[in-house]
Amino acid sequence: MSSSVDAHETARPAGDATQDDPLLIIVMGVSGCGKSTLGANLAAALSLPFLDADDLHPPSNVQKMSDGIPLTDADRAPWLVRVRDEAARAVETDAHGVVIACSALKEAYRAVLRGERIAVAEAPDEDEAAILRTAREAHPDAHPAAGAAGVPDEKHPAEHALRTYFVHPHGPRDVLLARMSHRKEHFMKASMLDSQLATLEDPTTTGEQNVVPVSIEHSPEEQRDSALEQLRQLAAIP
Ligand SMILES: Nc1ncnc2c1ncn2[C@@H]1O[C@H](COP(=O)(O)OP(=O)(O)OP(=O)(O)O)[C@@H](O)[C@H]1O
Ligand SMILES: O=C(O)[C@H](O)[C@@H](O)[C@H](O)[C@H](O)CO
Repeated sequence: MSSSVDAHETARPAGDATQDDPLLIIVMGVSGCGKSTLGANLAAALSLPFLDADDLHPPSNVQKMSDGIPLTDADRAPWLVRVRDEAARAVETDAHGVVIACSALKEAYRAVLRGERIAVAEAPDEDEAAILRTAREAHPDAHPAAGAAGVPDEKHPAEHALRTYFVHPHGPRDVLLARMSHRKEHFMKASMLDSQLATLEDPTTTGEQNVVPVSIEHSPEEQRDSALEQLRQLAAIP
């Protein structure tokens, strides 16, 4: 998706954050791409706490996915707000930052996770407007400048500015399918992979900044080292 929202918003590389603000590294991507593995490895390498956004889904979302039903924007919107809130909470106890594994499949979802300010009126379609409205309703006081009907004209899921980066393990469908098929206990069955891939908006094609792609065909150690090197090049880490 290329939208009118990102034109001016992505000029600000990491939301409202400055170099002094805590770091938020989100390892994103479709089910089975290795988010949890890489996220935990990055957190260990950077001595940061690690959270898995799968643990923050409401039971109804997990039930849906277990039943083989893909989540909708409406299912994901409150969850995304919660993930951003938990990131803000985590940096209250560790001021350096936090690493989170979170699918973050669409550009609009990543905007919520970045805490970007996007006017609902600027959302390119009704689905995105609904996501932004949900985020705003969760934080009605974050931006008191009121828009129509008393709803603040900007959303900000959390008070904290976080330097937000997206690390994206990506690669061929057959590799993803093989990895998902090997996991017998996981609630997400391999049959869900195609809907995940259909929903994914690759952040390297949307004009988004602070995106770190890594190959799912590399070992966990190679992925970690590649991500750290790219984060260094982006001045995210020393
Ligand atoms: N670089 C890698 N090389 C080989 N196998 C890997 C690699 N990274 C992860 N795996 C394996 O692939 C499977 C999926 O990994 P992981 O659980 O980290 O993915 P995920 O994106 O967090 O999945 P989900 O979101 O569906 O829970 C696991 O069995 C894991 O051990
Ligand atoms: O946005 C989504 O559809 C979900 O977050 C999924 O991606 C799964 O929770 C996760 O990948 C576990 O398999």
